[in-house]
Amino acid sequence: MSRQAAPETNAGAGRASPAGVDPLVRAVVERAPAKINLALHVTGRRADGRHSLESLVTFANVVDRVHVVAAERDRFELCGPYASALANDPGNLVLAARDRLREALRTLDQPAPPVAITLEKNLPVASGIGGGSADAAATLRALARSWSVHMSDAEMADIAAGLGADVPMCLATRPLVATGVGERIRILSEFPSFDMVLVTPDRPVSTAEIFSNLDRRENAGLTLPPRWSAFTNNCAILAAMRNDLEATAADAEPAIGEARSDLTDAGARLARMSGSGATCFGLFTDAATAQAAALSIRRRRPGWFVADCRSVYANARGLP
Ligand SMILES: C[C@](O)(CO)[C@H](O)COP(=O)(O)OP(=O)(O)OC[C@H]1O[C@@H](n2ccc(N)nc2=O)[C@H](O)[C@@H]1O
Ligand SMILES: Nc1ncnc2c1ncn2[C@@H]1O[C@H](COP(=O)(O)OP(=O)(O)OP(=O)(O)O)[C@@H](O)[C@H]1O
Repeated sequence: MSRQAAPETNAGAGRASPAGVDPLVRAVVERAPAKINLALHVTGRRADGRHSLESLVTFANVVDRVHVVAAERDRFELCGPYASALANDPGNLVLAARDRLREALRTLDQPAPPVAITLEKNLPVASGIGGGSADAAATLRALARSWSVHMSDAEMADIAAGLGADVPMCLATRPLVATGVGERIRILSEFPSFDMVLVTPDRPVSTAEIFSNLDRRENAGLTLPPRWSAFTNNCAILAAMRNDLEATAADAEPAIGEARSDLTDAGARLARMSGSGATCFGLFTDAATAQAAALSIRRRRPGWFVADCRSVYANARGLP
């Protein structure tokens, strides 16, 4: 399944292009950054069985990429280290996003011609860093550019919400607080960026199973500080928050506890699970320390996904 990752811009001279794709047409490329739940409080369970959450979320510069180029007919390809973990079928959130956007454009009488989409899958699947939701959001952004879509942010956010609770936050790709089942977002205009390491044991975790096995569903919500300050203070503030899914997930998958201990042993000032796991993140004082920690954990855990990275800044669109 895996092949050489597609380039950032176009196929260009000397590079084979897929059948039906004009090699002189530039590909649109959008990044799909990993979502990190710095804190995730479960505050209740709704009548429909889903859980209400309050989550402090940021994004990291570890990304999938969605490449879109005009084509004679719709095509979809997967490449990258985790491509083989996904089926090339209509269940892929990239195709769901394409189809929903196209449907919305049809009702607005706007064109949505055939496209060749390549998903470069660098993020582990079903691992608590929202790769599928990020891919769906990146597909919406890429197609909006490729098709020159005229749509308000609110209309686009509606389409995102229809694809999954985490897709609107991934469309924003900025530090935020998510409530509801994750679909209601409040962007944080002031929020620190962190040097981080992500560690994902090589075992996927079932989100549904973790939620259904929770012992406690009604927990206190987030208490956010009036302002964020220096790294040590910020870690202390975050340490008072929780991931209410972590104990249940670590019971089901002991490797989660090992990942978290690996991070703490390697010098993380704060380590915690993201989403429903199994990815754990660690916050480090600086990039060099994070890089050294990633190196030592990678040596110890062959087969696990280990990435040193930096989270996005609140005051900048896009990625650092
Ligand atoms: C927990 C988070 O990681 C927080 O960012 C995400 O909301 C999970 O999102 P996801 O992996 O896309 O999971 P979904 O496909 O939405 O949900 C899978 C299953 O988990 C349970 N689920 C999920 C989210 C939620 N707020 N309450 C739930 O009870 C439901 O049984 C649902 O059927
Ligand atoms: N493009 C995609 N990338 C990843 N998963 C996808 C994609 N399309 C569909 N899926 C399906 O979505 C499910 C969740 O995958 P994803 O990687 O988003 O989970 P996650 O990281 O645990 O998300 P979350 O943090 O929101 O719980 C998987 O079972 C996978 O089969």
